[in-house]
Amino acid sequence: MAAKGKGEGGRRSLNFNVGILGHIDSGKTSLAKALSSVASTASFDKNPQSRERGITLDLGFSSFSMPVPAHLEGGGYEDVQVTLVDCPGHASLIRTIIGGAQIIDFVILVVDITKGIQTQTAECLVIGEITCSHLMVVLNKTDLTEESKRDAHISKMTKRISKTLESTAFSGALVVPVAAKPGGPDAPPSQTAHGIDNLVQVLSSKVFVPERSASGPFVFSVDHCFPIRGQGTVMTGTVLSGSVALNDTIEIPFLKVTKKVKSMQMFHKPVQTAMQGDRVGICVTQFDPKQVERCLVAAPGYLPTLEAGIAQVHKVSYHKFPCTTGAKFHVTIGHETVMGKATFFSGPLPVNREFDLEAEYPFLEELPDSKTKVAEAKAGSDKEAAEGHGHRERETNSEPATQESHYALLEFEKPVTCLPDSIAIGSRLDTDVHIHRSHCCSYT
Ligand SMILES: Nc1nc2c(ncn2[C@@H]2O[C@H](COP(=O)(O)OP(=O)(O)OP(=O)(O)O)[C@@H](O)[C@H]2O)c(=O)[nH]1
Repeated sequence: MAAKGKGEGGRRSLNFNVGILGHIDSGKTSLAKALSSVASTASFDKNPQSRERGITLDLGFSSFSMPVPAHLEGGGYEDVQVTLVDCPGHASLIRTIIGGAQIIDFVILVVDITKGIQTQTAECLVIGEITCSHLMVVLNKTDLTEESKRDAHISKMTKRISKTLESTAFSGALVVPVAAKPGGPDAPPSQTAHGIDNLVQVLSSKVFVPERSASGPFVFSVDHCFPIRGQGTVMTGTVLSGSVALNDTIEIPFLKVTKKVKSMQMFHKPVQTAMQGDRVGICVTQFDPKQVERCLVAAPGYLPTLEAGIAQVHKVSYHKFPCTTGAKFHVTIGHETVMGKATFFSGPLPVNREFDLEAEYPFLEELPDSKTKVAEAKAGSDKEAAEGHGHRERETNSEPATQESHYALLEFEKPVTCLPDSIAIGSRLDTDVHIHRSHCCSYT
């Protein structure tokens, strides 16, 4: 079923989530600003901690709408509502990127033309490969190149980036030049961005109808929570699966609290329902917003809290360290990162992803290198996976199901509430000093 939200005056909008990734200072926030007309509550580095550190610490959300492109005409859509997710660029904030990336239909990878591909650009490519099938590169800060040689410079850098992309799942991706904030921070507000109209046109030609469904249990990823005087507490976030309507009862599993949905808004407009892929603010009453930062909210009783889980794993090609059984990793699932001990083993892909508890699976001292680039795998307890609880079907870059796959039994240091079948990344965040190396190690 197509993704249809209610737009202005009851019109149906096609919601399309675009993640903006890239190295620190490449111009992600400036690009989001240049692209957006309507800013939502969480947008543009409003977080005071983020302003202090001068980097985007939190996911910023903003949006703009554009006409339905020719290739989607006749699909019953009045407009396309593009939600921009401005993802942070700092490597140790991989958790936040994953939290945002799980809801992203399309990735814009921002590259500073004066710097080219940088460490975190490469990391963002890895994360893009794990979480999304569609990507384009935006070559930013073109104003910093000498005008007489600009075209040649853009063409040279485009070739270089395209060459890098050849060895990834994004071979052939478009590279679009812009100057999101010509003149940089000191430029007068009257200075407008360059190349944005062209970028919107290119993006428009790439928009597709994401596979989404209102069926299945409701799961909502909360990124901000704040009080509104006289109304209650608002949780803003993105619907990961199912749908929600006014007066529905929802649960905040880690607090074991249930609440009724009092009202809802999408980009400042009241709505009665929201479904998978929608960004929405949900208002509940008698709930202290300080209790919640990032979390998952769901239909009562749906989300499991796991002390251990089995995950199909692949070693990310950039990772140089061995992944040995018994090693501890920072395991990032949704918005949470917990320490987990891995025990690796191999075996055929289980039928319906249900492990045969009577069967013996070969133990692995060390996880072998993945023969493929980056591919998708699923996590969750085997039981939940076997029950096939529906969640968003994503287009992936996954390798075809092989006879022999690798798995990890992950024992968590503290219980994690997570979506069955969610993507996880195992990393060694303590290797920050080796920032030139990718932190990604294996993911499930
Ligand atoms: N000259 C020039 N400067 C730019 C352009 N785009 C962004 N900048 C400047 O580059 C710096 C970083 O821009 P941001 O938009 O904050 O970059 P970011 O990638 O969101 O940064 P983080 O959130 O820290 O990862 C700022 O000083 C911007 O003013 C551009 O097109 N031209």
